[in-house]
Amino acid sequence: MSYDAILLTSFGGPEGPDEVMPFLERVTAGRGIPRERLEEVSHHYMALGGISPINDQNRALLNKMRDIFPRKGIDIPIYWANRNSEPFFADVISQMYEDGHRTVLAWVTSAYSSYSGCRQYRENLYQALADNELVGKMRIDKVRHYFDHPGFLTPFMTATADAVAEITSEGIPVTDIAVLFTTHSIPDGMGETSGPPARRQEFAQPGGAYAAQHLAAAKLIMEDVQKSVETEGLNWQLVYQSRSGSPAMPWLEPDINDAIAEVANLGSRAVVVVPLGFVSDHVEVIWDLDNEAAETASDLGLRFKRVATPGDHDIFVEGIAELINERIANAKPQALSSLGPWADRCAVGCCPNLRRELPVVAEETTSY
Ligand SMILES: CC1=C(CCC(=O)O)c2cc3nc(cc4[nH]c(cc5[nH]c(cc1n2)c(C)c5CCC(=O)O)c(CCC(=O)O)c4C)C(CCC(=O)O)=C3C
Ligand SMILES: [Fe+2]
Repeated sequence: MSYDAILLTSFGGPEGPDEVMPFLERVTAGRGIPRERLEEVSHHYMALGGISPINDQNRALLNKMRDIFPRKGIDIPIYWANRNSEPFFADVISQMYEDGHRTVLAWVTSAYSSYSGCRQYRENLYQALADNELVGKMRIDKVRHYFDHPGFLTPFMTATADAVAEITSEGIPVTDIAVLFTTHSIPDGMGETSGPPARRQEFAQPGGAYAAQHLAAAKLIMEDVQKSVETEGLNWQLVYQSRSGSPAMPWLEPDINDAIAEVANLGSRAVVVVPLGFVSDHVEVIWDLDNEAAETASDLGLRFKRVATPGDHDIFVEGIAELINERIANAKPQALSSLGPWADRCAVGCCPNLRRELPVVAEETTSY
C-alpha cells in the first residue's frame, strides 16, 4: 500500500477557560457521564488556567516527526487533527483532500486496544469523511497498536530504571519500593470486549486485551530495569486511574490511590509511578498523578516519583517512523511481547461500540 499523507491523530484539549465546558461536553456526549463528574473535571482544567498541555505536546511531536521522518525515508506531508478540539478531524480531512491527498495513514496517540483508544477514533474519522462527502473518495488507514514496540517502551524503560536508582541512592532499599504501572481505567464491559473477538478467550476478564497489553508492556519494562538495577524484592503491579462514569458501574481496578494506600500498609516507603497508558504528560497525568496520587502518597509518608511519558523523545518518534515504514516500506514489524505484533487492520467487532454500531475506517472489511 502506498500513502500520500500521514495524520497525527489525537484526543484534543481546551486552550482557554471558555473552551473547557464545550470540550467536556463533546468528550462525554452520549456517554452517560454524570454532571457532577463533569463539574469536578472542569475544576482540574480551570486549576491549569483552562489550558490542557496536550495540544502543545502534539505541536512539539509534529515538529519532531517532520524533522525525523525524512531521515527515516518518509517524505510525505504530516498533518495533525484532534477528536475533541481544534484542529478538528473534519476540517483537516477537508484540507488534506483539497491538497490532493487520497490515501491517508493515521497514527493515533493511543498505544492500546479499547473502544476509547481505537474504534472511537475510527468512527470519528469516518464521520469526518462523511461530513465532507468523501466516503469512497478518500481512504484512511490506521497504524497498528504499538504497546510492545521498542520505540514506545524504551523511554519508559530508561526512566523507570533511573527512578528506582534515584530512590535507592537516597537510602530506600528496593524491597521498600513499589512500582505502579498506571493507565486509564475503562468500564469492565469495554475491557472485556477490547481486542479482536477471535482472540477474546486468550485474555483474562474483565480487563481483556486492554489489560493484557498493559501487563505485557509492564513485564517488558521490569525485565529491562533488571539489567541495570538490582531488583530482587522489588514489587510491581498494574493499577488504574481517572475513573469516570456512574459509581454504580464497574470500572477496572485497583485505583491508583487505593493501591498506594495498600502498598503503604504492606510496608513500602516509596512508589515509582509509571504512566504506561499515556504517550504524553496531559491533564490525566499532571492532575491525577502529579497532584492527586502524589498527595495520597505524601499523606501516607511515602516518597513519590512519577516517571516521564515518551512525549517527543527521539527514540519514540523514530519508533513511530518504523511503525509507518511497516506499512509503506515493508519494514519488518518489531514487537517485544508474544501478544504482538498487533494486526494492521482491526477485525470486525474489535473493541465494539456497546451503545450503537457506527461505520468506521480502517477495518478488515473497508473496501474503498
Ligand atoms: C482509554 C482512554 C484514554 C487513553 C487513550 C487515548 O489517549 O485516547 C483516554 C485518554 C484521554 N482522556 C482525556 C480526557 C478525558 N477523558 C474523559 C472520559 C473518558 N476517558 C476514557 C478512556 C480513555 N481516555 C473513558 C472510558 C471515559 C469516559 C467517557 C467515555 O466513555 O468516553 C473525559 C470526560 C471527563 C471524565 O469523565 O473524566 C475527559 C476530559 C484526555 C485529554 C486530557 C487533556 O485534556 O489533557 C486523554 C488523552
Ligand atoms: Fe479519557
